Amino acid sequence: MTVDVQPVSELPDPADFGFTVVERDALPTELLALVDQVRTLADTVAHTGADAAELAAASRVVADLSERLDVRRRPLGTMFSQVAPDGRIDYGTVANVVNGPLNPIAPPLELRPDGEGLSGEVTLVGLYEGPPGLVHGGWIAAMLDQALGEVAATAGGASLTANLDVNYRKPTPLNAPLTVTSRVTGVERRKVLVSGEIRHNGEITAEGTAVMVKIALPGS
Ligand SMILES: CCCCCCCC/C=C\CCCCCCCC(=O)SCCNC(=O)CCNC(=O)[C@H](O)C(C)(C)COP(=O)(O)OP(=O)(O)OC[C@H]1O[C@@H](n2cnc3c(N)ncnc32)[C@H](O)[C@@H]1OP(=O)(O)O
Repeated sequence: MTVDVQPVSELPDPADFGFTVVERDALPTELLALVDQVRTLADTVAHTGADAAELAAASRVVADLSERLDVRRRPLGTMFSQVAPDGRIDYGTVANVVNGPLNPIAPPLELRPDGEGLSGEVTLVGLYEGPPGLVHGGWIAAMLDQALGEVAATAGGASLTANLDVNYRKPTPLNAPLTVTSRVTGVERRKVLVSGEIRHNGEITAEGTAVMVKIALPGS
């Protein structure tokens, strides 16, 4: 069931609550390209069969790079803002582990309004392996948590997951396109009730429901 929830007209600007906020369009293209390269590197390292000398040389190069790049760190909680398709300003954290544009570990799962709620496509490479050839159940839960949390934000502003209930219906394959959907099913006082699914080839592999609880922001 989907309820007709009026989206909040504007989310509060995290900058008003002391967070660092950068415009998504202002993120350097060189940094976004580096994030992509590191994501590819992580998958390559997890599966490489290179010989010992090659591995030792690569390890030195990577250690050197980590040292060179460890300057002017952005504070934890740095957020990005972007204009959503409906004209509202959306926020997210740049290092969110599921969709953060600057997190090389993020698959990334990008969700957009689909009329009912949110939906997005994602393919998980072998970095997210649990059982052989299959997506780790914790990552399935993480993707659902993200999709449910983001859609709750459209109804209630800032909220945290109080309860997440996941049913794993079929194995979720790696290296295969997945569709993630979520919607708001109810709002009761501070609780935003949400549900969502992950599908492969149109079939549900996992589904979840959650209770998201709206939180008071510091100073609000
Ligand atoms: C700065 C500005 C930013 C603005 C913009 C934001 C944009 C956002 C954009 C994008 C979204 C990002 C998406 C992220 C997605 C990932 C989400 C996560 O991973 S969240 C991390 C994991 N979750 C936690 O760490 C919570 C830890 N728990 C708590 O902090 C508390 O327990 C909390 C806040 C959830 C509730 O505590 P209480 O003290 O405030 O509230 P009480 O009074 O206990 O409950 C309020 C209502 O909720 C129900 N409730 C509480 N816990 C429940 C539970 N476990 N199950 C069911 N209902 C529960 C209660 O029964 C009550 O309901 P009744 O109104 O009385 O009907």
